[in-house]
Amino acid sequence: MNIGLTGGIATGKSTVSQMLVKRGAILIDADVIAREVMEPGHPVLQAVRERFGPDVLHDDGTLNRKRLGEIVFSDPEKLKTLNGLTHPAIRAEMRKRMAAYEAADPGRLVVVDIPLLYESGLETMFEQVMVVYVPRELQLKRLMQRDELTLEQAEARIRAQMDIEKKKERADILIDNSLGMDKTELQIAEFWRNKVLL
Ligand SMILES: CC(C)(COP(=O)(O)OP(=O)(O)OC[C@H]1O[C@@H](n2cnc3c(N)ncnc32)[C@H](O)[C@@H]1O)[C@@H](O)C(=O)NCCC(=O)NCCS
Ligand SMILES: Nc1ncnc2c1ncn2[C@@H]1O[C@H](COP(=O)(O)OP(=O)(O)OP(=O)(O)O)[C@@H](O)[C@H]1O
Repeated sequence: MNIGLTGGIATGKSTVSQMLVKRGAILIDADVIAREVMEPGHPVLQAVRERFGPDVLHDDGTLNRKRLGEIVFSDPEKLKTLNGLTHPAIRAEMRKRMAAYEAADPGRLVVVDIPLLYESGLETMFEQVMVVYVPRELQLKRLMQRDELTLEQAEARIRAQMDIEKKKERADILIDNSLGMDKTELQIAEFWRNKVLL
Protein backbone atom coordinates (compact mmCIF):
# COMPACT_ATOMS: atom_id res chain seq x y z
CA MET A 1 0.00 0.00 0.00
CA ASN A 2 1.45 3.41 -0.89
CA ILE A 3 0.66 7.10 -1.22
CA GLY A 4 2.59 9.99 -2.73
CA LEU A 5 2.82 13.00 -0.41
CA THR A 6 3.26 16.45 -1.89
CA GLY A 7 2.43 20.13 -1.52
CA GLY A 8 4.40 23.33 -2.01
CA ILE A 9 7.66 24.34 -0.40
CA ALA A 10 7.04 24.86 3.34
CA THR A 11 3.34 23.91 3.27
CA GLY A 12 4.01 21.20 5.87
CA LYS A 13 4.95 17.94 4.12
CA SER A 14 7.55 17.02 6.75
CA THR A 15 5.15 17.91 9.56
CA VAL A 16 2.49 15.61 8.05
CA SER A 17 4.92 12.82 7.15
CA GLN A 18 6.07 12.69 10.79
CA MET A 19 2.43 12.32 11.90
CA LEU A 20 2.07 9.36 9.53
CA VAL A 21 5.36 7.77 10.63
CA LYS A 22 4.23 8.07 14.25
CA ARG A 23 1.24 5.90 13.33
CA GLY A 24 3.39 3.24 11.65
CA ALA A 25 3.92 4.34 8.04
CA ILE A 26 7.30 3.94 6.35
CA LEU A 27 8.67 7.13 4.84
CA ILE A 28 10.72 7.63 1.71
CA ASP A 29 11.77 11.29 1.41
CA ALA A 30 12.85 12.59 -2.00
CA ASP A 31 14.69 15.52 -0.35
CA VAL A 32 16.82 13.04 1.62
CA ILE A 33 17.62 11.04 -1.52
CA ALA A 34 18.37 14.34 -3.30
CA ARG A 35 20.97 15.03 -0.60
CA GLU A 36 22.47 11.56 -0.94
CA VAL A 37 23.10 11.96 -4.67
CA MET A 38 24.86 15.26 -3.90
CA GLU A 39 27.39 13.63 -1.59
CA PRO A 40 31.10 13.67 -2.52
CA GLY A 41 31.97 10.69 -4.68
CA HIS A 42 28.48 10.40 -6.24
CA PRO A 43 28.47 10.73 -10.05
CA VAL A 44 25.57 13.22 -9.86
CA LEU A 45 27.65 15.66 -7.78
CA GLN A 46 30.49 15.23 -10.27
CA ALA A 47 28.12 16.10 -13.15
CA VAL A 48 26.83 19.17 -11.24
CA ARG A 49 30.41 20.34 -10.71
CA GLU A 50 31.20 19.92 -14.41
CA ARG A 51 28.09 21.84 -15.48
CA PHE A 52 28.02 24.63 -12.85
CA GLY A 53 31.74 24.98 -12.12
CA PRO A 54 33.90 24.38 -9.02
CA ASP A 55 32.40 27.43 -7.28
CA VAL A 56 29.32 25.41 -6.30
CA LEU A 57 31.50 23.23 -4.05
CA HIS A 58 33.10 24.11 -0.72
CA ASP A 59 36.87 23.67 -0.38
CA ASP A 60 36.32 20.25 1.20
CA GLY A 61 34.43 19.03 -1.88
CA THR A 62 30.92 19.10 -0.37
CA LEU A 63 28.10 20.94 -2.14
CA ASN A 64 27.63 24.62 -1.33
CA ARG A 65 23.82 24.37 -1.18
CA LYS A 66 23.35 28.07 -0.57
CA ARG A 67 25.35 29.03 -3.66
CA LEU A 68 23.71 26.47 -5.95
CA GLY A 69 20.28 27.46 -4.61
CA GLU A 70 20.95 31.12 -5.42
CA ILE A 71 22.00 30.20 -8.96
CA VAL A 72 19.11 27.87 -9.87
CA PHE A 73 16.20 29.53 -8.10
CA SER A 74 16.86 32.82 -9.89
CA ASP A 75 17.13 31.24 -13.36
CA PRO A 76 14.51 28.73 -14.62
CA GLU A 77 16.81 27.44 -17.40
CA LYS A 78 19.55 26.60 -14.91
CA LEU A 79 17.02 24.94 -12.62
CA LYS A 80 15.92 22.79 -15.57
CA THR A 81 19.53 21.82 -16.21
CA LEU A 82 20.02 20.87 -12.55
CA ASN A 83 16.80 18.83 -12.56
CA GLY A 84 18.02 16.97 -15.65
CA LEU A 85 21.18 15.97 -13.78
CA THR A 86 19.57 15.01 -10.47
CA HIS A 87 16.05 13.72 -11.13
CA PRO A 88 16.78 10.46 -12.99
CA ALA A 89 19.02 9.24 -10.14
CA ILE A 90 16.54 10.37 -7.45
CA ARG A 91 13.65 8.66 -9.23
CA ALA A 92 15.56 5.39 -9.71
CA GLU A 93 16.49 5.24 -6.03
CA MET A 94 12.92 6.05 -5.00
CA ARG A 95 11.49 3.24 -7.14
CA LYS A 96 14.04 0.79 -5.75
CA ARG A 97 13.17 1.62 -2.13
CA MET A 98 9.42 1.52 -2.76
CA ALA A 99 9.66 -1.94 -4.30
CA ALA A 100 11.81 -3.24 -1.46
CA TYR A 101 9.55 -1.91 1.31
CA GLU A 102 6.34 -3.04 -0.34
CA ALA A 103 7.71 -6.54 -0.92
CA ALA A 104 8.95 -6.80 2.68
CA ASP A 105 5.63 -5.77 4.26
CA PRO A 106 2.72 -5.45 1.80
CA GLY A 107 0.19 -4.37 4.46
CA ARG A 108 2.24 -1.42 5.67
CA LEU A 109 1.63 2.06 4.28
CA VAL A 110 4.62 3.44 2.37
CA VAL A 111 4.57 7.24 2.14
CA VAL A 112 6.76 8.87 -0.50
CA ASP A 113 7.34 12.60 0.13
CA ILE A 114 8.10 14.34 -3.19
CA PRO A 115 7.91 18.14 -3.43
CA LEU A 116 7.85 17.98 -7.24
CA LEU A 117 5.48 15.01 -7.63
CA TYR A 118 3.02 16.75 -10.00
CA GLU A 119 5.69 18.84 -11.75
CA SER A 120 7.48 15.57 -12.62
CA GLY A 121 4.29 13.70 -13.60
CA LEU A 122 4.80 10.94 -11.01
CA GLU A 123 1.11 10.48 -10.02
CA THR A 124 0.88 7.10 -11.72
CA MET A 125 3.50 5.62 -9.38
CA PHE A 126 1.02 5.83 -6.47
CA GLU A 127 -2.35 4.46 -5.43
CA GLN A 128 -3.31 7.94 -4.19
CA VAL A 129 -1.72 11.37 -3.81
CA MET A 130 -2.03 13.38 -0.59
CA VAL A 131 -1.55 17.15 -0.90
CA VAL A 132 -0.61 19.25 2.13
CA TYR A 133 -2.13 22.66 1.47
CA VAL A 134 -1.87 26.15 2.91
CA PRO A 135 -2.84 29.33 1.03
CA ARG A 136 0.03 31.06 -0.77
CA GLU A 137 0.33 34.00 1.66
CA LEU A 138 0.77 31.66 4.62
CA GLN A 139 3.20 29.51 2.63
CA LEU A 140 5.29 32.61 1.94
CA LYS A 141 5.22 33.67 5.59
CA ARG A 142 6.23 30.21 6.92
CA LEU A 143 8.95 29.83 4.30
CA MET A 144 10.50 33.23 5.08
CA GLN A 145 10.41 32.48 8.80
CA ARG A 146 11.78 28.93 8.66
CA ASP A 147 14.59 29.51 6.15
CA GLU A 148 15.30 33.17 7.01
CA LEU A 149 14.76 34.21 3.39
CA THR A 150 13.95 37.66 2.06
CA LEU A 151 10.57 38.18 0.41
CA GLU A 152 12.25 38.08 -3.00
CA GLN A 153 14.14 34.83 -2.32
CA ALA A 154 11.06 33.13 -0.92
CA GLU A 155 8.91 34.22 -3.87
CA ALA A 156 11.52 32.89 -6.32
CA ARG A 157 11.43 29.46 -4.65
CA ILE A 158 7.64 29.36 -4.68
CA ARG A 159 7.61 30.38 -8.36
CA ALA A 160 9.93 27.45 -9.18
CA GLN A 161 7.05 25.07 -8.36
CA MET A 162 3.51 24.51 -9.62
CA ASP A 163 0.91 26.81 -8.03
CA ILE A 164 -0.32 25.29 -4.75
CA GLU A 165 -3.96 25.94 -5.80
CA LYS A 166 -3.44 23.66 -8.83
CA LYS A 167 -2.02 20.93 -6.62
CA LYS A 168 -5.02 21.30 -4.32
CA GLU A 169 -7.38 20.71 -7.27
CA ARG A 170 -5.56 17.53 -8.25
CA ALA A 171 -5.36 15.98 -4.78
CA ASP A 172 -6.92 12.59 -4.03
CA ILE A 173 -6.55 13.32 -0.31
CA LEU A 174 -6.38 16.96 0.80
CA ILE A 175 -4.85 18.00 4.13
CA ASP A 176 -5.43 21.62 5.10
CA ASN A 177 -2.42 22.62 7.24
CA SER A 178 -3.33 26.29 7.60
CA LEU A 179 -4.72 25.98 11.14
CA GLY A 180 -2.99 24.67 14.26
CA MET A 181 -1.05 21.39 14.28
CA ASP A 182 -3.87 19.83 16.36
CA LYS A 183 -6.31 20.41 13.47
CA THR A 184 -3.88 18.79 11.05
CA GLU A 185 -3.41 15.88 13.44
CA LEU A 186 -7.22 15.32 13.43
CA GLN A 187 -7.26 15.12 9.62
CA ILE A 188 -4.38 12.63 9.66
CA ALA A 189 -6.12 10.54 12.31
CA GLU A 190 -9.22 10.39 10.11
CA PHE A 191 -7.18 9.44 7.04
CA TRP A 192 -5.47 6.70 9.06
CA ARG A 193 -8.81 5.27 10.22
CA ASN A 194 -10.08 5.06 6.64
CA LYS A 195 -6.90 4.00 4.90
CA VAL A 196 -7.84 0.32 4.75
CA LEU A 197 -10.23 1.42 2.01
CA LEU A 198 -7.37 2.64 -0.21
C1 LIG B 1 19.33 23.58 -5.11
C2 LIG B 1 19.63 22.94 -3.77
C3 LIG B 1 21.12 22.63 -3.62
C4 LIG B 1 19.23 23.96 -2.65
O1 LIG B 1 19.46 23.38 -1.39
P1 LIG B 1 18.71 23.90 -0.06
O2 LIG B 1 19.40 23.21 1.09
O3 LIG B 1 18.66 25.40 -0.07
O4 LIG B 1 17.20 23.41 -0.17
P2 LIG B 1 16.58 21.93 0.09
O5 LIG B 1 17.33 20.90 -0.68
O6 LIG B 1 16.44 21.72 1.56
O7 LIG B 1 15.15 22.04 -0.60
C5 LIG B 1 14.14 22.77 0.03
C6 LIG B 1 12.89 22.77 -0.84
O8 LIG B 1 13.17 23.48 -2.05
C7 LIG B 1 12.35 22.96 -3.07
N1 LIG B 1 13.19 22.51 -4.21
C8 LIG B 1 14.37 21.85 -4.16
N2 LIG B 1 14.83 21.56 -5.40
C9 LIG B 1 13.90 22.05 -6.24
C10 LIG B 1 13.78 22.07 -7.64
N3 LIG B 1 14.70 21.47 -8.41
N4 LIG B 1 12.69 22.69 -8.19
C11 LIG B 1 11.74 23.27 -7.41
N5 LIG B 1 11.80 23.27 -6.07
C12 LIG B 1 12.85 22.67 -5.49
C13 LIG B 1 11.61 21.75 -2.46
O9 LIG B 1 10.34 22.14 -2.04
C14 LIG B 1 12.45 21.39 -1.27
O10 LIG B 1 11.71 20.73 -0.27
C15 LIG B 1 18.82 21.63 -3.56
O11 LIG B 1 17.47 21.91 -3.39
C16 LIG B 1 18.98 20.62 -4.70
O12 LIG B 1 19.97 19.91 -4.77
N6 LIG B 1 17.95 20.51 -5.61
C17 LIG B 1 17.99 19.61 -6.73
C18 LIG B 1 17.39 18.28 -6.39
C19 LIG B 1 15.88 18.33 -6.39
O13 LIG B 1 15.22 18.51 -7.41
N7 LIG B 1 15.26 18.22 -5.19
C20 LIG B 1 13.84 18.32 -5.05
C21 LIG B 1 13.25 17.07 -4.53
S1 LIG B 1 13.20 15.77 -5.73
N1 LIG C 1 -0.03 23.71 11.32
C1 LIG C 1 1.05 24.50 11.45
N2 LIG C 1 0.99 25.63 12.17
C2 LIG C 1 2.06 26.45 12.30
N3 LIG C 1 3.27 26.22 11.74
C3 LIG C 1 3.40 25.10 11.00
C4 LIG C 1 2.31 24.18 10.81
N4 LIG C 1 2.75 23.17 10.02
C5 LIG C 1 4.04 23.44 9.72
N5 LIG C 1 4.44 24.60 10.31
C6 LIG C 1 5.77 25.22 10.19
O1 LIG C 1 5.91 25.64 8.84
C7 LIG C 1 7.22 25.39 8.35
C8 LIG C 1 7.15 24.47 7.13
O2 LIG C 1 6.75 23.16 7.51
P1 LIG C 1 7.52 21.87 6.97
O3 LIG C 1 8.99 22.02 7.20
O4 LIG C 1 6.82 20.67 7.53
O5 LIG C 1 7.20 22.04 5.41
P2 LIG C 1 7.68 21.17 4.15
O6 LIG C 1 6.54 21.19 3.21
O7 LIG C 1 8.17 19.84 4.61
O8 LIG C 1 8.89 22.03 3.59
P3 LIG C 1 9.93 21.72 2.36
O9 LIG C 1 9.15 21.85 1.10
O10 LIG C 1 10.94 22.80 2.44
O11 LIG C 1 10.47 20.36 2.61
C9 LIG C 1 8.01 24.81 9.50
O12 LIG C 1 8.73 25.84 10.14
C10 LIG C 1 6.91 24.24 10.43
O13 LIG C 1 7.32 24.20 11.77
